[in-house]
Amino acid sequence: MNNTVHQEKNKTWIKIKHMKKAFGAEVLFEDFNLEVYENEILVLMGPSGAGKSTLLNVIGQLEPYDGGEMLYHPALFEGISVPLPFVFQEFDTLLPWKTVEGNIRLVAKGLTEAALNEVLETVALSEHRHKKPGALSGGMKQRVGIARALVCHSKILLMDEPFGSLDREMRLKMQDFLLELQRRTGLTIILVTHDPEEAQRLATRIIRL
Ligand SMILES: Nc1ncnc2c1ncn2[C@@H]1O[C@H](COP(=O)(O)OP(=O)(O)OP(=O)(O)O)[C@@H](O)[C@H]1O
Repeated sequence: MNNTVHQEKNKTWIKIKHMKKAFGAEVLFEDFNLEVYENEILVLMGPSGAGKSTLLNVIGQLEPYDGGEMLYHPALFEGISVPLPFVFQEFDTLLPWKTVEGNIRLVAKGLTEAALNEVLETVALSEHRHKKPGALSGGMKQRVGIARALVCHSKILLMDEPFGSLDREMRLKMQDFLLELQRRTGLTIILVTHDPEEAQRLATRIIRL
């Protein structure tokens, strides 16, 4: 019932049907089905080794799968340079010799000054725009990562234990930031966490693996 309502309002960005994924003899997914909707925070939970990161990597096309199919809504790729960007726990994909601004510009050639200012404002990094990654906190680095996803006009953000290495205060701040960002942008977020409290605070839907 809920599902029907959801689908009428929002697009289905991804449909995973009868997916199989194995590493050698270790079968992680057999006949796995999942739909990912526009405008939701989908949280993946489950014990260590259940396959949460693997599922995220399959969705983000970092990992192949072995059977079934995965269908992407065509609009997911329209006018977009990076359709399925990742934010990891240790966000170390920033170039250390470039500033916050430089790291954001890297992924969006021709970004206007106005668009840059807007995204810096959105991720609360306006004051830190000239700092290099070495001078940023973990939460700030992750916000640069999120800014990069936003300037690429990505509709989905994939987050693997993004706040796991942050202290509790910063973690709560980043959760609030993410909730507010999601409400404002309608971005779909797929997030892996071990933390039930985090799942409860953030999730539109929780999938247990
Ligand atoms: N590249 C790989 N080659 C072989 N086995 C792998 C590979 N990646 C993951 N696995 C195995 O697949 C299983 C699931 O791993 P995955 O990292 O997806 O689990 P997880 O639920 O994210 O675990 P955790 O909560 O500990 O991060 C594990 O048994 C792991 O050893």
